[in-house]
Amino acid sequence: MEEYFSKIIQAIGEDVNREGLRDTPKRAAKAFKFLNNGYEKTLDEVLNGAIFQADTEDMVIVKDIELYSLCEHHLLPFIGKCHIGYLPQGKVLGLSKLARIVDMYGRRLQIQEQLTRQIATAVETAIDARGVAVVIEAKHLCMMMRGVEKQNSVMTTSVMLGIFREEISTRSEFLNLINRK
Ligand SMILES: Nc1nc2c(ncn2[C@@H]2O[C@H](COP(=O)(O)OP(=O)(O)OP(=O)(O)O)[C@@H](O)[C@H]2O)c(=O)[nH]1
Ligand SMILES: [Zn+2]
Repeated sequence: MEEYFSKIIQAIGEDVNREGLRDTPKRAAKAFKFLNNGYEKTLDEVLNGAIFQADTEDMVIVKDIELYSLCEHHLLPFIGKCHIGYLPQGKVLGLSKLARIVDMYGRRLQIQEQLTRQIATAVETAIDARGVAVVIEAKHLCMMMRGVEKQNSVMTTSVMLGIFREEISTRSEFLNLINRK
């Protein structure tokens, strides 16, 4: 990957041998690998067994989980927040694991719609939840730094599974609690 970054830097007309750029291909490769390290993980590894029996069927919400991903069209970042809610039936997830699921799928080449669905499906599968709701609000640098150059548009995607899809009142409770109507 280092070699390829070196070629890209040359292709934009830069001198890869100048002092400031000498280690850049190596650094860029390391950074790019980190930003895509979600491919090296599986759901089981990420959850690490942190699934707990709990005698509850009430809604669990974790909101404002920071999200960083790369759009698969331009390899530019999209950045935002992810809100997750679920209705358990006897099993709950370790709190940090929701954020780890977001990172695992976020650190891959993505479109926001697919990322939202993958997170929802992972939570549903992990704890056999009665329902899962995921909302992502993000700004896409490919729309800000280039292309249409719109600085203030936010893309919102949502995936509602199970009871969140079937019952308007459950969906509304979730949307109210994350402050979106
Ligand atoms: N639906 C969706 N579209 C995305 C996402 N990230 C980037 N895009 C869009 O992917 C599209 C790619 O369009 P193309 O016309 O093939 O590429 P382009 O010429 O670079 O497009 P512009 O961005 O309009 O300049 C653009 O409309 C992007 O805004 C995403 O997460 N979801
Ligand atoms: Zn893009």
